[in-house]
Amino acid sequence: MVNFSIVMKNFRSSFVTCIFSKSYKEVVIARYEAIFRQISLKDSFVPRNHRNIIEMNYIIAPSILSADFGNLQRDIEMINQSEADWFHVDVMDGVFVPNISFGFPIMAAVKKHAKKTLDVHLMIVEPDKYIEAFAKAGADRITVHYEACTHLHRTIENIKANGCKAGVALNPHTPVTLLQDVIEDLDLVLIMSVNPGFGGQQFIHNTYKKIRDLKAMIQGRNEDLAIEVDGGVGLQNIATLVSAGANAFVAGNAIFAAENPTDMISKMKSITTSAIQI
Ligand SMILES: O=C(CO)[C@@H](O)[C@H](O)COP(=O)(O)O
Repeated sequence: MVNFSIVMKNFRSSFVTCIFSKSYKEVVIARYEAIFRQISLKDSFVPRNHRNIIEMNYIIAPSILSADFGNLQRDIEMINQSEADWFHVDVMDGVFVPNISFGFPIMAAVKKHAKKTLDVHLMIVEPDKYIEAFAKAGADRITVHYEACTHLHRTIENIKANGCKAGVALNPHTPVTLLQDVIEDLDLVLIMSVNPGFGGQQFIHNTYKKIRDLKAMIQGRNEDLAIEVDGGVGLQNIATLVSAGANAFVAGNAIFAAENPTDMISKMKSITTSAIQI
């Protein structure tokens, strides 16, 4: 049976998304794909495990790199009160990436006030040297870059031994196939959809293919893996990213440059929960 309230909800959501989106064509296509998928998912022939996907929780992780550091506590409280799920904390060393962000004093300030998961993204060389310190500073999840780790398996074990969930990030030029031999060991793969180093950059379209490749790779091997996308994520592409298979979304500029950041987080959350992936 077709559920018309779901169809209308999706139609309204598509319309709202279009208003706020520049590349609305991409969003409209994804939204209508989602509508038709949702109708068939409600049909009785759909296996139970597929229906469960509807209830999947998608993660919104505001990147505090884009916060106002002069009002950091205020921005942290905004995230605490919002529908966001994680704090995304970008640590840059000026060597692995051409920018320096912040280190332990800011981590400590975030930890002091944040009431949600701290998702720490290390854009640094030799991350092993600092994993224990970031875990002690309050990181719940630590993601290192594939390109920065000579002994990636050892680094993943190190993160877990320090009581954190382990993630690996891939730069835009790094194929997901390089994770074949560690994929079962990971809690998260972060697909960079911009070259790391700065907020507010243009989303790279090849990301969709990488997400689909990763989604195919984890079938039957590690289906609980979080597939996180980072860079240029916003209302204009989040539904398409869900359709491709992503389930965690980092957003800096889209949230902190919005007139109402709390409202922007709600919009992103509501698009993810109504755009279905299969
Ligand atoms: O890691 C990075 C940048 O290197 C990101 O987390 C950015 O902070 C995301 O910012 P927007 O592209 O969403 O503005």
